[in-house]
Amino acid sequence: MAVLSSLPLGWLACAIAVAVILRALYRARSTPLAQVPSAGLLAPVSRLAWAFPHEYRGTITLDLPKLHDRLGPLVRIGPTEVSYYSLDAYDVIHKAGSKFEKDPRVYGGFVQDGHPALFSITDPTEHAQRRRLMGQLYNRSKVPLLEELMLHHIANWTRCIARSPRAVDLPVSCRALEADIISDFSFGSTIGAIDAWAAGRELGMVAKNDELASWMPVITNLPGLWSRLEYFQTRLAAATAYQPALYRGLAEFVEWSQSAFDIAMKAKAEPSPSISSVPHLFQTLVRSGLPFLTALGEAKENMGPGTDTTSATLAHVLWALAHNGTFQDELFLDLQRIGFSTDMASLEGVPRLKACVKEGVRWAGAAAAMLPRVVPEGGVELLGTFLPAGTVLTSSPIWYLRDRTAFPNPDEFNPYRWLTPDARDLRQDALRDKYYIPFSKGANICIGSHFAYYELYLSVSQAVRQFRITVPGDGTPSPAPRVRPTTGSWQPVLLPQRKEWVAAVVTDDLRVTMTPRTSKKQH
Ligand code: HEM
Repeated sequence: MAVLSSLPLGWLACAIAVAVILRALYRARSTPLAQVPSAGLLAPVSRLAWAFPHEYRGTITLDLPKLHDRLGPLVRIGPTEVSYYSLDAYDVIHKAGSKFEKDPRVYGGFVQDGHPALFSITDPTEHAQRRRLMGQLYNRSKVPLLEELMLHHIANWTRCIARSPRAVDLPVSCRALEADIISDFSFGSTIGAIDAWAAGRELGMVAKNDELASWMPVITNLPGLWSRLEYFQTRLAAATAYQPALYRGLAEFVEWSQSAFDIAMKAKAEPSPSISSVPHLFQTLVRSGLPFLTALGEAKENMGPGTDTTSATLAHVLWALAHNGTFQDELFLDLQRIGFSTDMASLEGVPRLKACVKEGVRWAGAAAAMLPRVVPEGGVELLGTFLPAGTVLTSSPIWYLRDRTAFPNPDEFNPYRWLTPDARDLRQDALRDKYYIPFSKGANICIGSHFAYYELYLSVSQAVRQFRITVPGDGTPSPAPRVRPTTGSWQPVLLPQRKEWVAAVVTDDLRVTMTPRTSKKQH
């Protein structure tokens, strides 16, 4: 002790720092994971050194595929974390009944008010029970009942577009549409995002979603720092009435969901009521015996995965169509042939529409998250490497959607991947279908997939029915498509620039002109 106290403070700090580094280096090398190639020199030492900065910048899922190309199917990205790119490994980890549980460090960051919902529940038994309960609304046989609800909001959206003289900013307008559909479905009360967007503003609670997504790495990696920031901003708001936009957006959402909750609780007349006769998610879960606050958490948590994914996909599909007027007109005629039906089975039966939607889901790769799973007791032998219990394994489903063998020129939107050359039928392709896993697999496969497909069939078909969509200005699209047409008249369109957090966020300008078709053409 006497020796320690005689050392200058600076030396003591250095000695502690060296000891910490040596210990981290020793731990990094004395584990079976040492044989897995590292993403960077410091990746095995701390996840803050490699994974966190990439996550924070929204590039981790963009950078890792390049590293996998170079280093193989397993890449170490943290002291106990390994990224994998292998469909065989994905099948093992995500198969039904898998013992690889969700990583609570990451999924815990999504829990609303201490009430884990389907997405954030990590215990498999509790998850299976909740999933059964929710199936009554999301199953394929139930989703067609949402036709009235979805059409109501799509009609409001197309009406607002038709009235507006401005070019349509696709990501923003599509997000407004999806936010209204999902809020109505979740709470039985509409968030009012389309009306706000039509009035020239974006609701903070919707707009700030991307910003919150970019903060998720901080929330999950540095929860202490995040709660201090929250505490600081609460004090700041109390002292100065100033609230940063992000917190204002989040507070608006909490306030709105609380009022939707109150309305549901008291069963009073609603200010902007659901037009649907189908019970909404919150009500259904409460009627099925779920406590009010748990049901509220479920409805709130549904807003994220439900809104961002489908809205980004819709924006991408309309952007690709905007560069392909002839294809749009052909699709219009297909839809006219089925009397512009809004029935789910009829829409699924239109090959051009189905191809556009499936290609849009693939191309947009909207759910970019890495879906971390924990290696169970006893460890596991994966791709010839032993991985000890507790190792976190991550892989993003969107990587498989860009596999160059299954999807040649993966960055191009090309509906003919799914169509016969005459576009009269869908084309069979086993390899393509094997790699098409946008909704993941197994017990946690997206429960909203049928919901998303129906919403996309309806919104794309209604948009094409009512508008001719073009790129504004001199018609030069940005980014410029390749000159080489693929099949028929189709002009390939390149994937817009993006960042990838939990969801993909487009950074290019996707503005289009949506000109109402003449009534003569429609009938
Ligand atoms: C194109 C649209 C969509 C894509 C690409 C997508 C993708 C995904 C993926 C990959 C997962 C797995 C997450 C994991 O394992 O952690 C997932 C889960 C989930 N999604 Fe979606 N999703 C979409 C639309 C929707 C919609 C519209 C809803 C709600 C209406 C929704 C609600 C959920 C929920 C609640 C889960 C958690 C499921 C569970 O853990 O059992 N998603 N989604």
